Amino acid sequence: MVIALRKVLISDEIDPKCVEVLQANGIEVVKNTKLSKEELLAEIPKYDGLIVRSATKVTADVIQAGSNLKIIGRAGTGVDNIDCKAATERGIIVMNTPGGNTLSAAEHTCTLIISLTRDLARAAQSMKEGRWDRKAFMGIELNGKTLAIIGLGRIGQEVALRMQSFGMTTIGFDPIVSADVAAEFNTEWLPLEQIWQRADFITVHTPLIPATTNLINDAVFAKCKKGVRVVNCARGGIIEEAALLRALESGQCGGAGLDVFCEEPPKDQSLIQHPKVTATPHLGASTIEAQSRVAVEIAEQFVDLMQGKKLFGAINAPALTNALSPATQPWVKLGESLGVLATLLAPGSASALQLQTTGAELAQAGSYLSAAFLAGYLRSSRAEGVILNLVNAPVLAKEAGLKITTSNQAGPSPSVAVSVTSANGQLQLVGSVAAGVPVLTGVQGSSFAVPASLRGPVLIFKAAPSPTLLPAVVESVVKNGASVVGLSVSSAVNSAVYGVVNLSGSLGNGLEALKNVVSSASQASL
Ligand SMILES: NC(=O)c1ccc[n+]([C@@H]2O[C@H](COP(=O)([O-])OP(=O)(O)OC[C@H]3O[C@@H](n4cnc5c(N)ncnc54)[C@H](O)[C@@H]3O)[C@@H](O)[C@H]2O)c1
Ligand SMILES: O=C(O)[C@H](O)COP(=O)(O)O
Repeated sequence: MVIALRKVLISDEIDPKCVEVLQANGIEVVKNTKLSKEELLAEIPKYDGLIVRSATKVTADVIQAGSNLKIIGRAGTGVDNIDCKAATERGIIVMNTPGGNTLSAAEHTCTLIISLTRDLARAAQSMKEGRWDRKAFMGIELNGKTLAIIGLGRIGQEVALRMQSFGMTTIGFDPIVSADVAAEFNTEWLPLEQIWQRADFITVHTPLIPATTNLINDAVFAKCKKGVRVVNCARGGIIEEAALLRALESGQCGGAGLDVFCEEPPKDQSLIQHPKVTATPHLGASTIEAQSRVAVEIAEQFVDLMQGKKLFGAINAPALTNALSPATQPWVKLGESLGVLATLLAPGSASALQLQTTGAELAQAGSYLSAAFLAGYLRSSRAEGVILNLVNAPVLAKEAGLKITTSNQAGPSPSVAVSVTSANGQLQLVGSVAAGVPVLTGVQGSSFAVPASLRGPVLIFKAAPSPTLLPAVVESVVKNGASVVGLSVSSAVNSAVYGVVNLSGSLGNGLEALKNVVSSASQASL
Protein backbone atom coordinates (compact mmCIF):
# COMPACT_ATOMS: atom_id res chain seq x y z
CA MET A 1 0.00 0.00 0.00
CA VAL A 2 1.81 3.10 -1.20
CA ILE A 3 0.67 6.32 0.46
CA ALA A 4 1.00 9.25 -1.91
CA LEU A 5 0.74 12.50 0.06
CA ARG A 6 0.74 15.51 -2.22
CA LYS A 7 -1.38 17.97 -0.31
CA VAL A 8 -2.05 18.27 3.42
CA LEU A 9 -4.47 20.53 5.28
CA ILE A 10 -3.63 21.69 8.80
CA SER A 11 -6.85 22.89 10.42
CA ASP A 12 -5.74 23.59 14.01
CA GLU A 13 -3.08 25.81 15.56
CA ILE A 14 0.17 23.87 15.24
CA ASP A 15 3.83 24.82 15.63
CA PRO A 16 5.24 26.09 12.27
CA LYS A 17 7.86 23.30 12.33
CA CYS A 18 5.11 20.93 11.12
CA VAL A 19 4.73 22.91 7.89
CA GLU A 20 8.50 23.19 7.48
CA VAL A 21 9.08 19.42 7.70
CA LEU A 22 6.23 18.60 5.32
CA GLN A 23 7.26 21.21 2.75
CA ALA A 24 10.91 20.19 2.94
CA ASN A 25 9.73 16.76 1.80
CA GLY A 26 7.81 18.04 -1.19
CA ILE A 27 4.33 18.09 0.35
CA GLU A 28 2.09 21.07 -0.39
CA VAL A 29 0.63 22.38 2.86
CA VAL A 30 -2.33 24.64 3.50
CA LYS A 31 -2.81 25.85 7.07
CA ASN A 32 -6.26 27.25 7.75
CA THR A 33 -7.44 27.26 11.34
CA LYS A 34 -10.54 29.35 10.67
CA LEU A 35 -12.62 26.90 8.65
CA SER A 36 -16.25 26.49 9.59
CA LYS A 37 -17.70 22.99 9.40
CA GLU A 38 -19.27 23.80 6.01
CA GLU A 39 -16.00 25.21 4.70
CA LEU A 40 -14.10 22.16 5.91
CA LEU A 41 -16.57 19.87 4.12
CA ALA A 42 -16.09 21.86 0.92
CA GLU A 43 -12.27 22.00 1.22
CA ILE A 44 -11.44 18.49 2.35
CA PRO A 45 -11.80 16.70 -1.02
CA LYS A 46 -8.67 18.59 -2.21
CA TYR A 47 -6.41 16.93 0.36
CA ASP A 48 -4.61 13.60 0.81
CA GLY A 49 -3.89 14.30 4.46
CA LEU A 50 -5.35 16.25 7.37
CA ILE A 51 -3.56 17.32 10.54
CA VAL A 52 -5.52 18.43 13.61
CA ARG A 53 -5.24 18.96 17.35
CA SER A 54 -8.38 18.69 19.49
CA ALA A 55 -10.36 21.63 18.10
CA THR A 56 -11.31 20.27 14.66
CA LYS A 57 -14.05 17.68 14.90
CA VAL A 58 -13.27 15.11 12.24
CA THR A 59 -16.74 13.63 12.09
CA ALA A 60 -18.06 10.91 9.78
CA ASP A 61 -19.37 13.50 7.28
CA VAL A 62 -15.95 15.15 7.03
CA ILE A 63 -14.39 11.73 6.44
CA GLN A 64 -17.06 10.88 3.86
CA ALA A 65 -16.41 14.18 2.08
CA GLY A 66 -12.65 13.57 2.08
CA SER A 67 -12.72 11.52 -1.10
CA ASN A 68 -8.92 11.70 -1.45
CA LEU A 69 -8.05 11.46 2.24
CA LYS A 70 -5.50 8.79 3.06
CA ILE A 71 -4.38 9.85 6.50
CA ILE A 72 -5.56 11.92 9.45
CA GLY A 73 -2.84 12.99 11.86
CA ARG A 74 -3.44 14.13 15.43
CA ALA A 75 -0.62 16.34 16.71
CA GLY A 76 -1.19 15.15 20.25
CA THR A 77 -2.59 12.16 22.10
CA GLY A 78 -6.40 11.96 22.31
CA VAL A 79 -8.20 10.98 19.09
CA ASP A 80 -11.71 11.30 20.50
CA ASN A 81 -12.35 14.25 18.14
CA ILE A 82 -11.80 11.91 15.17
CA ASP A 83 -14.41 9.35 14.12
CA CYS A 84 -11.87 6.53 13.94
CA LYS A 85 -14.48 3.92 13.00
CA ALA A 86 -15.61 5.93 9.98
CA ALA A 87 -11.98 6.56 8.99
CA THR A 88 -11.10 2.87 9.26
CA GLU A 89 -14.08 1.85 7.15
CA ARG A 90 -12.93 4.28 4.45
CA GLY A 91 -9.39 2.85 4.63
CA ILE A 92 -7.98 6.08 6.08
CA ILE A 93 -5.09 5.79 8.52
CA VAL A 94 -5.50 7.67 11.81
CA MET A 95 -2.27 8.40 13.66
CA ASN A 96 -1.32 10.36 16.75
CA THR A 97 1.94 11.34 18.39
CA PRO A 98 1.88 9.22 21.53
CA GLY A 99 4.32 10.57 24.05
CA GLY A 100 4.99 13.95 22.43
CA ASN A 101 3.06 15.85 25.09
CA THR A 102 3.25 13.34 27.97
CA LEU A 103 5.62 15.35 30.14
CA SER A 104 3.70 18.59 29.71
CA ALA A 105 0.37 16.94 30.56
CA ALA A 106 1.97 15.21 33.57
CA GLU A 107 3.49 18.49 34.78
CA HIS A 108 0.18 20.29 34.37
CA THR A 109 -1.57 17.57 36.36
CA CYS A 110 1.00 17.94 39.15
CA THR A 111 0.50 21.72 39.02
CA LEU A 112 -3.24 21.27 39.52
CA ILE A 113 -2.74 18.79 42.39
CA ILE A 114 -0.34 21.14 44.14
CA SER A 115 -2.46 24.22 43.56
CA LEU A 116 -5.43 22.46 45.17
CA THR A 117 -3.53 22.04 48.45
CA ARG A 118 -3.17 25.81 48.89
CA ASP A 119 -6.16 27.09 46.95
CA LEU A 120 -3.51 28.85 44.92
CA ALA A 121 -5.69 30.40 42.22
CA ARG A 122 -8.07 32.04 44.66
CA ALA A 123 -5.27 33.17 46.97
CA ALA A 124 -3.51 34.84 44.04
CA GLN A 125 -6.77 36.43 42.89
CA SER A 126 -7.44 37.81 46.39
CA MET A 127 -4.05 39.56 46.33
CA LYS A 128 -4.83 41.08 42.92
CA GLU A 129 -8.04 42.38 44.43
CA GLY A 130 -5.95 44.14 47.08
CA ARG A 131 -6.71 41.81 49.98
CA TRP A 132 -4.32 40.25 52.50
CA ASP A 133 -6.45 37.38 53.76
CA ARG A 134 -4.22 34.79 55.44
CA LYS A 135 -6.98 33.09 57.41
CA ALA A 136 -9.07 32.20 54.36
CA PHE A 137 -6.34 30.09 52.80
CA MET A 138 -5.28 27.42 55.28
CA GLY A 139 -3.80 24.60 53.20
CA ILE A 140 -2.77 20.98 53.60
CA GLU A 141 0.51 19.16 52.95
CA LEU A 142 0.98 16.59 50.24
CA ASN A 143 3.48 14.68 52.33
CA GLY A 144 1.95 11.43 53.63
CA LYS A 145 -1.19 11.73 51.50
CA THR A 146 -2.34 9.07 49.05
CA LEU A 147 -2.76 9.83 45.38
CA ALA A 148 -4.94 7.45 43.36
CA ILE A 149 -4.11 7.35 39.67
CA ILE A 150 -6.75 5.94 37.38
CA GLY A 151 -5.01 4.99 34.15
CA LEU A 152 -1.36 4.02 34.59
CA GLY A 153 -0.23 4.73 31.04
CA ARG A 154 2.34 7.26 29.90
CA ILE A 155 0.98 10.31 31.76
CA GLY A 156 -0.22 8.39 34.82
CA GLN A 157 3.27 6.95 35.34
CA GLU A 158 4.99 10.32 35.04
CA VAL A 159 2.53 11.85 37.50
CA ALA A 160 3.24 9.02 39.98
CA LEU A 161 7.00 9.55 39.85
CA ARG A 162 6.73 13.31 40.29
CA MET A 163 4.21 13.28 43.13
CA GLN A 164 6.23 10.66 45.04
CA SER A 165 8.94 13.29 45.42
CA PHE A 166 6.44 15.26 47.56
CA GLY A 167 6.13 12.28 49.89
CA MET A 168 2.86 11.02 48.43
CA THR A 169 1.96 7.33 48.34
CA THR A 170 0.72 6.38 44.89
CA ILE A 171 -1.89 3.72 44.24
CA GLY A 172 -3.64 3.09 40.97
CA PHE A 173 -5.70 1.02 38.60
CA ASP A 174 -5.32 0.14 34.95
CA PRO A 175 -6.85 -2.86 33.16
CA ILE A 176 -3.73 -3.37 31.06
CA VAL A 177 -0.83 -2.31 33.25
CA SER A 178 -0.11 -5.17 35.69
CA ALA A 179 0.66 -4.91 39.40
CA ASP A 180 4.29 -5.89 38.67
CA VAL A 181 4.69 -3.10 36.13
CA ALA A 182 3.01 -0.60 38.49
CA ALA A 183 5.44 -1.67 41.24
CA GLU A 184 8.32 -0.65 38.96
CA PHE A 185 7.19 2.98 39.39
CA ASN A 186 6.45 2.47 43.10
CA THR A 187 2.70 2.39 42.65
CA GLU A 188 0.45 -0.14 44.32
CA TRP A 189 -1.98 -1.61 41.78
CA LEU A 190 -5.44 -2.09 43.31
CA PRO A 191 -8.87 -2.92 41.93
CA LEU A 192 -11.06 0.17 41.71
CA GLU A 193 -13.27 -0.93 44.60
CA GLN A 194 -10.26 -0.81 46.96
CA ILE A 195 -9.01 2.51 45.66
CA TRP A 196 -11.77 4.92 46.55
CA GLN A 197 -11.66 4.69 50.35
CA ARG A 198 -7.86 5.08 50.41
CA ALA A 199 -7.47 8.14 48.21
CA ASP A 200 -6.86 11.70 49.44
CA PHE A 201 -6.43 12.81 45.83
CA ILE A 202 -7.66 11.14 42.64
CA THR A 203 -6.31 11.93 39.19
CA VAL A 204 -7.62 10.35 35.98
CA HIS A 205 -5.42 9.53 32.98
CA THR A 206 -7.49 7.31 30.70
CA PRO A 207 -8.91 7.86 27.23
CA LEU A 208 -12.59 8.82 27.10
CA ILE A 209 -14.23 5.56 26.06
CA PRO A 210 -17.52 3.96 27.15
CA ALA A 211 -15.78 2.19 30.06
CA THR A 212 -14.37 5.47 31.41
CA THR A 213 -17.31 7.79 30.76
CA ASN A 214 -18.67 8.95 34.15
CA LEU A 215 -16.16 6.61 35.80
CA ILE A 216 -16.22 8.88 38.84
CA ASN A 217 -19.87 9.45 39.65
CA ASP A 218 -22.17 9.92 42.67
CA ALA A 219 -21.70 6.31 43.80
CA VAL A 220 -17.91 6.62 43.65
CA PHE A 221 -17.83 9.97 45.49
CA ALA A 222 -19.94 8.34 48.22
CA LYS A 223 -17.24 5.67 48.69
CA CYS A 224 -14.42 8.24 48.93
CA LYS A 225 -13.01 9.94 52.05
CA LYS A 226 -14.85 13.15 52.86
CA GLY A 227 -12.96 16.03 51.27
CA VAL A 228 -11.26 13.96 48.55
CA ARG A 229 -9.70 16.22 45.90
CA VAL A 230 -9.90 15.28 42.21
CA VAL A 231 -8.03 16.27 39.08
CA ASN A 232 -9.02 15.73 35.46
CA CYS A 233 -6.35 16.55 32.94
CA ALA A 234 -7.42 13.75 30.59
CA ARG A 235 -10.87 14.19 29.04
CA GLY A 236 -14.07 15.91 30.13
CA GLY A 237 -16.68 13.37 31.23
CA ILE A 238 -14.38 10.83 32.92
CA ILE A 239 -15.42 12.57 36.13
CA GLU A 240 -19.16 13.11 35.76
CA GLU A 241 -19.55 16.89 35.86
CA ALA A 242 -22.98 16.99 37.55
CA ALA A 243 -21.86 14.48 40.21
CA LEU A 244 -18.71 16.52 40.83
CA LEU A 245 -20.74 19.67 41.36
CA ARG A 246 -22.98 17.87 43.85
CA ALA A 247 -19.94 16.47 45.69
CA LEU A 248 -18.31 19.92 45.85
CA GLU A 249 -21.49 21.46 47.20
CA SER A 250 -21.93 18.79 49.85
CA GLY A 251 -18.26 18.97 50.86
CA GLN A 252 -17.74 15.30 49.94
CA CYS A 253 -15.25 16.63 47.39
CA GLY A 254 -12.80 19.15 48.84
CA GLY A 255 -11.55 20.59 45.56
CA ALA A 256 -11.21 19.91 41.86
CA GLY A 257 -8.55 20.77 39.32
CA LEU A 258 -10.04 20.66 35.83
CA ASP A 259 -8.25 21.14 32.54
CA VAL A 260 -10.82 19.44 30.33
CA PHE A 261 -14.61 19.62 29.98
CA CYS A 262 -17.47 17.75 28.36
CA GLU A 263 -18.06 20.77 26.19
CA GLU A 264 -15.10 22.92 25.16
CA PRO A 265 -15.31 25.82 25.62
CA PRO A 266 -17.88 25.09 28.34
CA LYS A 267 -21.15 26.98 28.18
CA ASP A 268 -22.22 25.81 31.61
CA GLN A 269 -20.10 27.82 34.05
CA SER A 270 -21.33 26.24 37.29
CA LEU A 271 -18.24 24.08 37.87
CA ILE A 272 -15.79 26.71 36.67
CA GLN A 273 -17.22 29.40 38.94
CA HIS A 274 -17.31 27.08 41.96
CA PRO A 275 -14.91 28.40 44.64
CA LYS A 276 -13.30 24.98 45.14
CA VAL A 277 -12.51 24.51 41.46
CA THR A 278 -9.27 25.50 39.78
CA ALA A 279 -9.91 25.40 36.05
CA THR A 280 -7.64 25.83 33.05
CA PRO A 281 -8.72 25.94 29.38
CA HIS A 282 -7.30 22.59 28.15
CA LEU A 283 -3.70 23.64 28.63
CA GLY A 284 -2.13 20.25 29.42
CA ALA A 285 -0.22 20.11 26.15
CA SER A 286 0.20 23.84 25.72
CA THR A 287 3.92 24.25 26.26
CA ILE A 288 6.53 25.37 23.77
CA GLU A 289 8.33 22.06 24.16
CA ALA A 290 5.29 19.79 23.74
CA GLN A 291 3.95 21.75 20.77
CA SER A 292 7.29 21.69 19.06
CA ARG A 293 7.61 17.93 19.62
CA VAL A 294 4.12 16.95 18.43
CA ALA A 295 4.39 19.21 15.37
CA VAL A 296 7.68 17.69 14.24
CA GLU A 297 6.64 14.16 15.18
CA ILE A 298 3.38 14.18 13.20
CA ALA A 299 5.11 15.69 10.17
CA GLU A 300 7.95 13.15 10.33
CA GLN A 301 5.48 10.30 10.77
CA PHE A 302 3.67 11.45 7.60
CA VAL A 303 6.94 11.67 5.68
CA ASP A 304 8.20 8.27 6.89
CA LEU A 305 4.96 6.67 5.79
CA MET A 306 4.99 8.40 2.41
CA GLN A 307 8.57 7.26 1.86
CA GLY A 308 7.70 3.71 2.93
CA LYS A 309 10.27 3.85 5.75
CA LYS A 310 8.12 3.02 8.75
CA LEU A 311 4.70 3.36 10.26
CA PHE A 312 4.58 4.91 13.71
CA GLY A 313 1.64 6.18 15.73
CA ALA A 314 -1.10 4.59 13.60
CA ILE A 315 -3.97 3.56 15.79
CA ASN A 316 -6.13 1.75 13.22
CA ALA A 317 -3.79 -0.03 10.83
CA PRO A 318 -2.19 -3.05 12.52
CA ALA A 319 -1.85 -4.90 9.20
CA LEU A 320 0.23 -2.06 7.74
CA THR A 321 2.98 -2.11 10.33
CA ASN A 322 5.06 -4.80 8.57
CA ALA A 323 3.88 -4.02 5.07
CA LEU A 324 5.65 -0.84 4.10
CA SER A 325 9.03 -1.85 2.73
CA PRO A 326 9.39 -1.93 -1.08
CA ALA A 327 10.25 -5.66 -0.81
CA THR A 328 6.82 -6.45 0.63
CA GLN A 329 4.84 -4.61 -2.06
CA PRO A 330 4.72 -7.54 -4.57
CA TRP A 331 3.60 -9.83 -1.72
CA VAL A 332 0.80 -7.42 -0.83
CA LYS A 333 -0.18 -7.41 -4.52
CA LEU A 334 -0.04 -11.22 -4.55
CA GLY A 335 -2.37 -11.43 -1.54
CA GLU A 336 -4.82 -9.05 -3.20
CA SER A 337 -4.69 -10.91 -6.54
CA LEU A 338 -5.30 -14.27 -4.84
CA GLY A 339 -8.34 -12.67 -3.20
CA VAL A 340 -9.68 -11.48 -6.56
CA LEU A 341 -9.07 -14.91 -8.18
CA ALA A 342 -10.75 -16.65 -5.22
CA THR A 343 -14.00 -14.73 -5.80
CA LEU A 344 -13.88 -15.64 -9.49
CA LEU A 345 -13.17 -19.36 -8.98
CA ALA A 346 -15.28 -19.84 -5.83
CA PRO A 347 -18.13 -17.35 -6.04
CA GLY A 348 -20.72 -17.22 -3.27
CA SER A 349 -20.30 -16.99 0.45
CA ALA A 350 -17.34 -18.66 2.11
CA SER A 351 -17.67 -20.52 5.40
CA ALA A 352 -13.91 -20.52 6.07
CA LEU A 353 -10.87 -18.70 4.74
CA GLN A 354 -7.34 -19.86 5.46
CA LEU A 355 -4.03 -18.36 4.48
CA GLN A 356 -0.78 -20.22 5.01
CA THR A 357 2.61 -18.74 4.34
CA THR A 358 5.70 -20.85 3.79
CA GLY A 359 9.19 -19.83 4.74
CA ALA A 360 10.82 -17.79 7.49
CA GLU A 361 10.81 -14.72 5.22
CA LEU A 362 7.00 -14.60 5.50
CA ALA A 363 6.74 -15.60 9.18
CA GLN A 364 5.54 -12.11 10.15
CA ALA A 365 3.57 -11.49 6.97
CA GLY A 366 0.31 -13.20 7.96
CA SER A 367 -1.47 -10.05 9.11
CA TYR A 368 -0.78 -7.94 6.01
CA LEU A 369 -1.15 -10.83 3.57
CA SER A 370 -4.52 -11.78 5.05
CA ALA A 371 -5.59 -8.10 4.94
CA ALA A 372 -4.43 -7.90 1.30
CA PHE A 373 -6.25 -11.14 0.46
CA LEU A 374 -9.45 -9.77 2.04
CA ALA A 375 -9.07 -6.51 0.11
CA GLY A 376 -9.07 -8.53 -3.13
CA TYR A 377 -11.75 -10.91 -1.95
CA LEU A 378 -14.16 -8.11 -1.03
CA ARG A 379 -13.39 -5.98 -4.07
CA SER A 380 -16.43 -7.07 -6.08
CA SER A 381 -18.81 -6.41 -3.17
CA ARG A 382 -17.46 -3.06 -2.01
CA ALA A 383 -19.71 -0.04 -1.69
CA GLU A 384 -19.37 2.62 -4.36
CA GLY A 385 -16.48 5.01 -3.73
CA VAL A 386 -14.79 2.78 -1.13
CA ILE A 387 -11.29 1.72 -2.05
CA LEU A 388 -10.28 -1.42 -0.19
CA ASN A 389 -6.89 -1.49 1.39
CA LEU A 390 -4.98 -2.96 4.33
CA VAL A 391 -6.67 -0.54 6.74
CA ASN A 392 -10.33 -1.20 6.02
CA ALA A 393 -10.38 -4.72 4.53
CA PRO A 394 -10.00 -6.60 7.87
CA VAL A 395 -12.67 -4.41 9.48
CA LEU A 396 -15.14 -4.72 6.61
CA ALA A 397 -14.53 -8.49 6.42
CA LYS A 398 -15.30 -8.80 10.12
CA GLU A 399 -18.47 -6.77 9.66
CA ALA A 400 -19.44 -9.16 6.82
CA GLY A 401 -18.90 -12.13 9.16
CA LEU A 402 -15.78 -13.34 7.29
CA LYS A 403 -13.02 -14.90 9.37
CA ILE A 404 -9.58 -15.69 8.06
CA THR A 405 -7.05 -17.84 9.88
CA THR A 406 -3.35 -17.52 9.15
CA SER A 407 -0.40 -19.81 9.78
CA ASN A 408 3.20 -20.18 8.75
CA GLN A 409 5.15 -23.34 7.96
CA ALA A 410 8.83 -23.97 7.39
CA GLY A 411 9.94 -24.34 3.79
CA PRO A 412 12.82 -23.46 1.51
CA SER A 413 11.05 -21.01 -0.78
CA PRO A 414 8.50 -18.42 0.28
CA SER A 415 4.94 -18.89 -0.93
CA VAL A 416 1.35 -18.12 0.04
CA ALA A 417 -1.45 -20.71 -0.06
CA VAL A 418 -5.08 -19.74 0.41
CA SER A 419 -8.06 -21.97 0.82
CA VAL A 420 -11.69 -20.96 0.54
CA THR A 421 -14.36 -23.32 1.86
CA SER A 422 -17.91 -22.80 0.69
CA ALA A 423 -21.05 -24.84 0.08
CA ASN A 424 -19.56 -25.75 -3.34
CA GLY A 425 -16.41 -27.30 -1.86
CA GLN A 426 -12.90 -26.07 -1.33
CA LEU A 427 -10.73 -23.90 -3.55
CA GLN A 428 -6.98 -23.84 -3.11
CA LEU A 429 -4.64 -21.33 -4.70
CA VAL A 430 -0.88 -21.04 -4.26
CA GLY A 431 1.22 -18.08 -5.28
CA SER A 432 4.63 -16.57 -4.89
CA VAL A 433 6.74 -13.66 -6.09
CA ALA A 434 9.23 -14.12 -8.92
CA ALA A 435 11.57 -11.29 -9.96
CA GLY A 436 9.36 -8.80 -8.08
CA VAL A 437 6.17 -9.96 -9.83
CA PRO A 438 3.32 -11.81 -8.08
CA VAL A 439 2.72 -15.18 -9.71
CA LEU A 440 0.25 -18.04 -9.45
CA THR A 441 2.00 -21.37 -8.93
CA GLY A 442 -0.89 -23.73 -8.31
CA VAL A 443 -4.65 -24.22 -8.33
CA GLN A 444 -6.47 -27.14 -6.65
CA GLY A 445 -3.28 -29.17 -6.27
CA SER A 446 -2.16 -28.66 -9.87
CA SER A 447 1.01 -26.69 -10.52
CA PHE A 448 2.20 -24.32 -13.21
CA ALA A 449 5.53 -25.32 -14.77
CA VAL A 450 5.85 -21.65 -15.74
CA PRO A 451 4.24 -19.63 -12.96
CA ALA A 452 1.48 -17.35 -14.22
CA SER A 453 2.08 -13.63 -13.89
CA LEU A 454 -0.66 -11.93 -11.86
CA ARG A 455 -0.35 -8.46 -13.29
CA GLY A 456 -2.73 -6.43 -15.46
CA PRO A 457 -5.73 -7.89 -17.26
CA VAL A 458 -5.87 -11.67 -16.97
CA LEU A 459 -8.13 -14.44 -18.08
CA ILE A 460 -8.32 -17.55 -15.91
CA PHE A 461 -9.94 -20.69 -17.24
CA LYS A 462 -10.51 -24.34 -16.43
CA ALA A 463 -10.67 -26.91 -19.22
CA ALA A 464 -10.24 -30.57 -20.07
CA PRO A 465 -6.65 -31.16 -21.17
CA SER A 466 -6.36 -31.47 -24.96
CA PRO A 467 -3.68 -30.75 -27.56
CA THR A 468 -6.02 -28.30 -29.30
CA LEU A 469 -6.89 -26.35 -26.13
CA LEU A 470 -4.21 -23.65 -26.27
CA PRO A 471 -4.50 -22.82 -29.97
CA ALA A 472 -8.29 -22.64 -29.51
CA VAL A 473 -7.97 -20.29 -26.51
CA VAL A 474 -5.49 -18.03 -28.31
CA GLU A 475 -7.62 -17.97 -31.45
CA SER A 476 -10.71 -17.04 -29.46
CA VAL A 477 -8.89 -14.26 -27.60
CA VAL A 478 -7.38 -12.79 -30.77
CA LYS A 479 -10.70 -13.00 -32.64
CA ASN A 480 -12.20 -10.83 -29.92
CA GLY A 481 -9.70 -8.05 -30.35
CA ALA A 482 -7.31 -8.69 -27.45
CA SER A 483 -3.79 -10.00 -27.77
CA VAL A 484 -2.02 -12.57 -25.64
CA VAL A 485 0.88 -11.21 -23.61
CA GLY A 486 1.54 -14.39 -21.65
CA LEU A 487 0.05 -17.83 -21.23
CA SER A 488 0.58 -20.45 -18.51
CA VAL A 489 -1.19 -23.75 -18.13
CA SER A 490 -1.12 -25.99 -15.08
CA SER A 491 -0.58 -29.72 -14.82
CA ALA A 492 -3.76 -31.79 -14.99
CA VAL A 493 -5.59 -32.68 -11.83
CA ASN A 494 -8.90 -34.59 -11.79
CA SER A 495 -8.98 -34.41 -15.60
CA ALA A 496 -8.76 -30.61 -15.62
CA VAL A 497 -6.11 -28.01 -16.26
CA TYR A 498 -6.15 -24.34 -15.25
CA GLY A 499 -4.83 -21.63 -17.50
CA VAL A 500 -3.94 -17.99 -17.04
CA VAL A 501 -3.79 -15.74 -20.09
CA ASN A 502 -2.22 -12.31 -19.68
CA LEU A 503 -4.07 -9.99 -22.01
CA SER A 504 -3.24 -6.69 -23.64
CA GLY A 505 -6.73 -5.40 -22.80
CA SER A 506 -10.17 -6.51 -21.83
CA LEU A 507 -11.79 -9.40 -23.63
CA GLY A 508 -15.23 -7.85 -23.35
CA ASN A 509 -17.90 -10.06 -24.88
CA GLY A 510 -15.24 -12.51 -26.01
CA LEU A 511 -15.49 -14.23 -22.66
CA GLU A 512 -18.76 -15.85 -23.67
CA ALA A 513 -17.29 -17.09 -26.97
CA LEU A 514 -14.34 -18.57 -25.07
CA LYS A 515 -16.69 -20.63 -22.96
CA ASN A 516 -17.24 -22.81 -26.07
CA VAL A 517 -13.66 -24.06 -25.81
CA VAL A 518 -13.18 -24.19 -21.99
CA SER A 519 -15.42 -25.35 -19.18
CA SER A 520 -15.26 -22.06 -17.26
CA ALA A 521 -13.51 -18.72 -17.69
CA SER A 522 -13.41 -15.37 -15.94
CA GLN A 523 -11.37 -12.23 -16.32
CA ALA A 524 -10.02 -9.68 -13.90
CA SER A 525 -7.76 -6.69 -13.82
CA LEU A 526 -5.02 -7.34 -11.24
N1 LIG B 1 -5.09 17.88 28.97
C1 LIG B 1 -4.32 17.70 27.95
O1 LIG B 1 -3.96 18.62 27.26
C2 LIG B 1 -3.87 16.31 27.61
C3 LIG B 1 -2.60 16.14 27.05
C4 LIG B 1 -2.20 14.85 26.71
C5 LIG B 1 -3.06 13.78 26.91
N2 LIG B 1 -4.29 14.00 27.44
C6 LIG B 1 -5.20 12.89 27.69
O2 LIG B 1 -4.67 12.09 28.74
C7 LIG B 1 -5.15 10.76 28.63
C8 LIG B 1 -4.02 9.77 28.90
O3 LIG B 1 -2.99 9.92 27.94
P1 LIG B 1 -1.75 8.93 27.93
O4 LIG B 1 -0.78 9.47 26.94
O5 LIG B 1 -1.28 8.62 29.29
O6 LIG B 1 -2.44 7.63 27.33
P2 LIG B 1 -1.95 6.12 27.50
O7 LIG B 1 -2.61 5.38 26.40
O8 LIG B 1 -0.48 6.03 27.61
O9 LIG B 1 -2.58 5.69 28.89
C9 LIG B 1 -3.95 5.54 29.09
C10 LIG B 1 -4.14 4.39 30.03
O10 LIG B 1 -5.51 4.33 30.40
C11 LIG B 1 -5.77 2.97 30.63
N3 LIG B 1 -7.19 2.69 30.68
C12 LIG B 1 -8.03 2.42 29.66
N4 LIG B 1 -9.26 2.15 30.15
C13 LIG B 1 -9.20 2.25 31.49
C14 LIG B 1 -10.12 2.07 32.54
N5 LIG B 1 -11.39 1.71 32.29
N6 LIG B 1 -9.71 2.27 33.80
C15 LIG B 1 -8.44 2.61 34.07
N7 LIG B 1 -7.50 2.77 33.11
C16 LIG B 1 -7.88 2.60 31.83
C17 LIG B 1 -5.06 2.27 29.49
O11 LIG B 1 -4.90 0.90 29.75
C18 LIG B 1 -3.77 3.04 29.43
O12 LIG B 1 -2.75 2.41 30.16
C19 LIG B 1 -5.81 10.69 27.27
O13 LIG B 1 -7.21 10.84 27.43
C20 LIG B 1 -5.30 11.90 26.55
O14 LIG B 1 -6.15 12.33 25.55
C21 LIG B 1 -4.71 15.25 27.79
O1 LIG C 1 -4.91 14.63 23.91
C1 LIG C 1 -4.10 15.55 23.81
O2 LIG C 1 -3.03 15.47 23.19
C2 LIG C 1 -4.38 16.81 24.55
O3 LIG C 1 -5.68 16.87 24.97
C3 LIG C 1 -3.92 18.04 23.87
O4 LIG C 1 -4.90 18.63 23.08
P1 LIG C 1 -4.53 19.91 22.22
O5 LIG C 1 -3.57 19.46 21.18
O6 LIG C 1 -5.80 20.41 21.65
O7 LIG C 1 -3.88 20.88 23.15
